[in-house]
Parts: sequence; structure tokens; C-alpha cells
Amino acid sequence: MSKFRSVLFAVAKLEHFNNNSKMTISRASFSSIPIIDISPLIKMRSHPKHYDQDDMKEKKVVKEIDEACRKVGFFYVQGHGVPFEMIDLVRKLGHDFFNLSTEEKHTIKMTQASGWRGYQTLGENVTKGISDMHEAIDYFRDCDAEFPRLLHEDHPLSGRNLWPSSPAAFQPVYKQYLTIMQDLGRTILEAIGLALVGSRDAFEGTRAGNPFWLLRVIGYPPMEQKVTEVGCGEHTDYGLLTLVNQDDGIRALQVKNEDGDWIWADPIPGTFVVNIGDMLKVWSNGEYMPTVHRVLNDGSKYRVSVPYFYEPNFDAVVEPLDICKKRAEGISKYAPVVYGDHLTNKILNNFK
Ligand SMILES: O=C(O)CCC(=O)C(=O)O
Ligand SMILES: [Fe+2]
Repeated sequence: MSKFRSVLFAVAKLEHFNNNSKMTISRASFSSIPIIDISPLIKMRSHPKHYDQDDMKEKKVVKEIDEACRKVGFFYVQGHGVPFEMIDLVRKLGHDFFNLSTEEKHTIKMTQASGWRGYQTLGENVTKGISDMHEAIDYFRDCDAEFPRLLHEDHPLSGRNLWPSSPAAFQPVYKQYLTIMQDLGRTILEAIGLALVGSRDAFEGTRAGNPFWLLRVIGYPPMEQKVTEVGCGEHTDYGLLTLVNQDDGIRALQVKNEDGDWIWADPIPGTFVVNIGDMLKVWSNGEYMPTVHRVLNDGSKYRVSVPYFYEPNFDAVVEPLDICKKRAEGISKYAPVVYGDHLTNKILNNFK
């Protein structure tokens, strides 16, 4: 655990007020990652006309998500409504792409000119100065009139997403997947709004009403040097929520608890692993802390994982929410940060 995190945890006995009752939740060390059935949230979104019974079920899920965010920073979601065939197909297309020749993969090579979008070879991505043993394709939300800052050609992230021509289904399937995942991200964030502020619209409008997104298709070959290599070095995610679609049957993703032990986030077929990012830490004034994680693919199979990152508006000024400050006796633990600047700095530090 970094020094920074230990200091925060020392003060992380959080006073949480809900329905006028005072509830104290400490961030105790966890040994497993909760599984949450979010089908009541999905039902609520698709059938706005609902009954008391639905409200009760929604409240229960909101509480489970709140506790997971406070205690672990990670949870699995099931009952999310995304067809299993789609989840599997997305990863299969990833495998098909990574199986192509280097020459073919380089037809969508990431460059500075592409705004850091596209394919990166094994070891090109760097976490804390160490090369990650993965190859990947990176996508960000397209530059359009809604993101004027990214329309300026001199912005480092300005550019076009690069889609491979093979496999042919890659682009249409991924575009459909992106739309589905944006809906799912918003649904989970609404529950977090209810939990933190008592309003499902807490993050709409200038906060995350026009969310930026990133998607990474990551391929991890089995590690050869099991002691010195790492598939993806330890880090926290930059934004709001990450929804990970990982290969079944391969244990590789690990989450660090407060004692410094690594807890496996084993794949559970048909679920997404959800974790919170740096921006939710700032908005919640430290009530929700992003948890350090890493990937070690030390088995014998090639692993594909597709994290989708649901982010704030690119221009959002992220600062502790009033109600969260109030719960911390008026103390603001973090300075305001512009999400797009935070992201740009992180991305520019990711490459050698
Ligand atoms: O490959 C995974 O399971 C997770 C990757 C990850 O943590 C990331 O891309 O931020
Ligand atoms: Fe991550």
C-alpha cells in the first residue's frame, strides 16, 4: 500500500448519514469481492412505472453497491441485461485480432498523430516506469462538436479511432457494445448517485451527463519470466467506473486489500468486474476509494480482457460534493481537478 493510501485509510473511518440515521462504516480489510445482482436497477430503467416492491429492491441494490464502494472499491455485477453472446463475442473478436500477423495489426498502429488511439505492441504500455506485458487496442470517445477541446488538432488526444478491417465483425460489434456499455455505466452511476447524495441524477449535467469513455481491448500472452514480469502493473483507474469483461477460466486480475494482500478477481461467467476510479474518490471526498489492482497472467493461456471506462464529461471540474464535504465536517480532502487534464496527463505518461 502506498504511503498516501495508508494515511488516507487512517482517517477513513467515515461518518455516513443516510435517512437521518448516522451510520459509521470503516474500511476494513476485505478478503473477497462482492457479487451484486443489479437486475432491479435495469428493471427500474426500462419500466419507469413501478411499484413499491421495485423501490424496495432498488434500495437494497443501492445499499449493496454503496457498501462495496466503501469497503472494497470492486464488485461483480450480474443481472445486467447485456446478452452473454455479446459479452463472449467481444472477447472472441479480440482473440481473432491478436492472432493476426504483426504486419496486419500494425495497419491500425497507435501513434501520436492518431491521438494515442489504436494498436500498441507488447511492452509499449508502461505503468510506473515498467513495461506491461500486454498488447492492446485503445479507443476513446470520438472527437465531435460536443468535445470542442478535442477538435483542436494540437490537443494530444485529438484524433480518429482506428478500426481493423479484419475480423470484419469487429467494428460493428464493438460499436454496438459501446452503446450498451454506456447505458450500463449510467445505470450503475445512478445507483451511486442515490447512495452518495440521495439523487439518481447527481452526476448528470456538467458532471457526467455527456460522459467521455475509453475502451481497451487487451491481450496478455502467458508470462515467461514469472517473477519479473507483470501483465499490467499496479494502478488505480483514472475516471469514474470501469467495467471489465474478462476471459473465462483464467485467473489473472488481482486487487490489493488494506493489509497489502492480493485478492484474486476470478472470472465469473456472464458478469462484469466493476471498479471505481480516481474521479469518484474526489467527488465522494474520499468516502469511496479506488483500489489498487494489477494483472498477472502466469498460467499457460493467452488472455483477453476488455475494460470499458465510463468517465466524467471531458471538461468536468471534479471536486468534493457538498454533501460529502458536510459529512467530513466541511473539510475538502481534494483540490478540484479537470477530468480531461487528469486523463491526458495519465495517458501521456503511459508510453515510453
Ligand atoms: O485486464 C484486466 O483484467 C484489467 C486491466 C486494467 O486494470 C486496466 O486496463 O485498467
Ligand atoms: Fe485498471
